[in-house]
Amino acid sequence: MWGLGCNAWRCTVDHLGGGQVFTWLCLPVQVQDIGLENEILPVPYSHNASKNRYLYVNEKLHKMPSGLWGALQTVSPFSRPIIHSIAKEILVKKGKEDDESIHSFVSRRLGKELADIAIDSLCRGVFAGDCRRLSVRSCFPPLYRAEQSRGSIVLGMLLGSGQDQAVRPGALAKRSQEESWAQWSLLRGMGSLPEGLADWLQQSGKAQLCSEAAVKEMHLSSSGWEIQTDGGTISADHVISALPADALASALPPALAPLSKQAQEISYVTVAVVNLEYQGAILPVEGFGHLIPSTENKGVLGVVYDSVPFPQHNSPKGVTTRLTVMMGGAWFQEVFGSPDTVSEESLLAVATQAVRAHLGAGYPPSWSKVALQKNCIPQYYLGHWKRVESMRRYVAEKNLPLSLVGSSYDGVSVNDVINSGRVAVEQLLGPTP
Ligand SMILES: Cc1cc2nc3c(=O)[nH]c(=O)nc-3n(C[C@H](O)[C@H](O)[C@H](O)COP(=O)(O)OP(=O)(O)OC[C@H]3O[C@@H](n4cnc5c(N)ncnc54)[C@H](O)[C@@H]3O)c2cc1C
Ligand SMILES: C=CC1=C(C)c2cc3[nH]c(cc4nc(cc5[nH]c(cc1n2)c(C)c5CCC(=O)O)C(CCC(=O)O)=C4C)c(C)c3C=C
Repeated sequence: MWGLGCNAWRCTVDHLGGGQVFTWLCLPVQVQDIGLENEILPVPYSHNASKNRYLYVNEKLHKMPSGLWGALQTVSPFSRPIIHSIAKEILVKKGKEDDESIHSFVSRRLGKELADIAIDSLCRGVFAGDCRRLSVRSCFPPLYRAEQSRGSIVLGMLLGSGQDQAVRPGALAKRSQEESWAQWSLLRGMGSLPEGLADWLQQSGKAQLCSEAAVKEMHLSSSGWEIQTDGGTISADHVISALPADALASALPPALAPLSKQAQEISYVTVAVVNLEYQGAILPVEGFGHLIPSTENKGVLGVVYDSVPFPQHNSPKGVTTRLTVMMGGAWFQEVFGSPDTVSEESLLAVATQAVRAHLGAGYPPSWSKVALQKNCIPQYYLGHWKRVESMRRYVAEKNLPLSLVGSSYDGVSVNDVINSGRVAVEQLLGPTP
């Protein structure tokens, strides 16, 4: 996934403006450890790419209200000031369910309009998913916790609602706080993170890397696991599996069928990622990009304006505008048909038409690239938390030498994934120095 050469990938520093999260601190530490700190491209909160958020609704771009002044005004496409919903939220009674869809949770607490437009779009821009099916408890734990502990999202944000465990910030994490980074990427694209990690591991002399060696089968042995891969058999006393859950399910032995069955139940969506480059400056607005609610256009999820937050990646040959159009997700099959038969030409045509309609590009792109990311983002549907808990309980009860990490379980962002690896290692070896 990192080999895309797509620079749209970036890491955000908070979720939903819900304050600093534990995982924020992890990635800068990791980047520093592998010697990439000089390649970081930070984007501060003051940058237009962090401040300006856009939605494409009713065939127009709308700047999302921001700050106190924005919250006090009626800003299109919303029919009343956001402050109304926020003020009323404090009085809404706590939900009784142990999980709820994100749409239902937000409709109940903040109103249907915000859920239909803002939250629908946000879930497409983070999970490429449908907020009517995604679980609030698993996708946005801080929101769920805020309601549970304070009875309100607003109070939870103001008073705190029980954070994940704290981690000591390293020098780079401290710098990111001092300099108010909202998001960041890397000079040679985010692909240099796994590449740097591989180099660092190899140079350490403590790890053996087997690449291009798909895991086929895993068998329990007296001393741990025998893992059959395309590149031969590996013995291990403990496996930290970062495979997508469905791939792990296929590799596990029949004796562990209850675990495979639950892993198999985690769904994924396919996203078409279309990178476009236009000659000249074509954007009518400055921001990170725009999102599109499913009621406006099911197939096109959003457009990232890569040139705005990361001009360092722009071509040195004259002014160009680089965009990434993301399409499909939970609506892929319905709009584009089977990912196995869809053509690159048709995806490119939909993407360029969207850029023409949404951003007014009057001429075709000078360069384009279409990548179909099959089953790339796990969908945490209702009850995901229970499934993951039950899988981990099974592993513990059977005393299996296995840790489950990666985007299938505890969060889909890069930061979440790094955090999950770190937690697994600390559970095995104790706190990292
Ligand atoms: C379109 C898109 C945009 C994104 N944008 C952002 C963003 O802006 N910010 C952000 O934080 N995150 C973003 N992400 C999410 C980010 O890419 C993921 O968090 C991250 O890649 C998950 O890492 P992972 O290692 O868990 O899984 P993956 O990166 O999916 O890696 C799983 C690996 O397992 C390999 N594999 C599968 N089966 C086998 C097998 N049998 N044997 C061996 N290997 C196998 C796969 O080839 C793959 O390399 C985006 C994702 C997508 C799809
Ligand atoms: C439209 C398709 C997009 C996909 C698919 C996508 C994947 C993805 N994004 C995150 C994390 C975040 N993305 C955020 C904002 C955002 N995402 C897209 C596009 C896609 N990202 C756009 C155009 C925007 C900008 C809109 C904006 O509000 O600025 C955010 C910020 C949310 C916020 O604070 O408002 C996060 C976080 C992940 C982890 C991910 C794939 C798993």
